[in-house]
Amino acid sequence: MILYYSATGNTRHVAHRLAEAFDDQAVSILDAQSDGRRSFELAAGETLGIVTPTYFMGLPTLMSDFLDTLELHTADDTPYAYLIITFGNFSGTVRSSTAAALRAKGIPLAAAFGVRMVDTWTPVFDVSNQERNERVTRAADTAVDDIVAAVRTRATGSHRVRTGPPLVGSLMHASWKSKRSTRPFFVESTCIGCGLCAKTCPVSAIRMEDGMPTWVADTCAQCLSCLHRCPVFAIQHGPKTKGHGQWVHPDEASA
Ligand SMILES: Cc1cc2nc3c(=O)[nH]c(=O)nc-3n(C[C@H](O)[C@H](O)[C@H](O)COP(=O)(O)O)c2cc1C
Repeated sequence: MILYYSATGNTRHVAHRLAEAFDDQAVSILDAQSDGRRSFELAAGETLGIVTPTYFMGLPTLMSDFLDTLELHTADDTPYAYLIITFGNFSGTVRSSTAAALRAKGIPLAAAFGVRMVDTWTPVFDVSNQERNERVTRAADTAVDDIVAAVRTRATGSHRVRTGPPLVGSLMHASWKSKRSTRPFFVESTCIGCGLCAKTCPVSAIRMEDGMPTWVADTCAQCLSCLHRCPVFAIQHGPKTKGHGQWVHPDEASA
């Protein structure tokens, strides 16, 4: 079983590549959440894959909350459990936090793999260079081929996880909790009122009022799904995102 969280398709793409390679099922934790599903069973010999993006040098809150309340019933005493982290630069504390969450359920994390992908944190990073995006995405696919081969042989240890300086990761992630404000979001007059942003917000922080998105929560998951998926790029977050472009993994952009 593969459990994944993805806002803009990078991590979904990786989870589905693994599922295809092993004839496994990839379960979106957002779908599981909306179905009220918290309990999962692993049959004898079945592996557990956790596939997640990095948010501010740590686990996205949606994934850490999910792992905290996850109930796992396993036929084997110690199933093979692996983690795949997608990130733009450094994954910080994602491996250590996931290992701790699984350990609390009696499951040791056997292996962790990193995949560098297009960085969707566009208040800082620029995704407007399509050539670069394609290069990064091709390299990510090669990295996923290597991960498939490693999982097949039940590899252990950390591979291309790029944690960065440990203290920086811990401090950045701790400070992020107080920075999840929805205040920097705004809508441009080009908005067509389609409501896709409200429909796809994983924490229902957006409501359509008079045909325009309005942020109705003080904080959100900061996934930027609203910004990247807007068909007319009318949603912005602070002063820089307009110039930095939008990114949705080509698997979903062409769907
Ligand atoms: C709120 C937010 C914070 C992020 N923080 C980091 C980070 O600390 N380090 C990093 O390397 N990438 C970071 N990223 C980039 C994502 O981890 C990366 O683009 C990931 O592949 C996105 O996955 P998705 O398309 O499945 O949602 C961040 C992205 C977002 C939206």
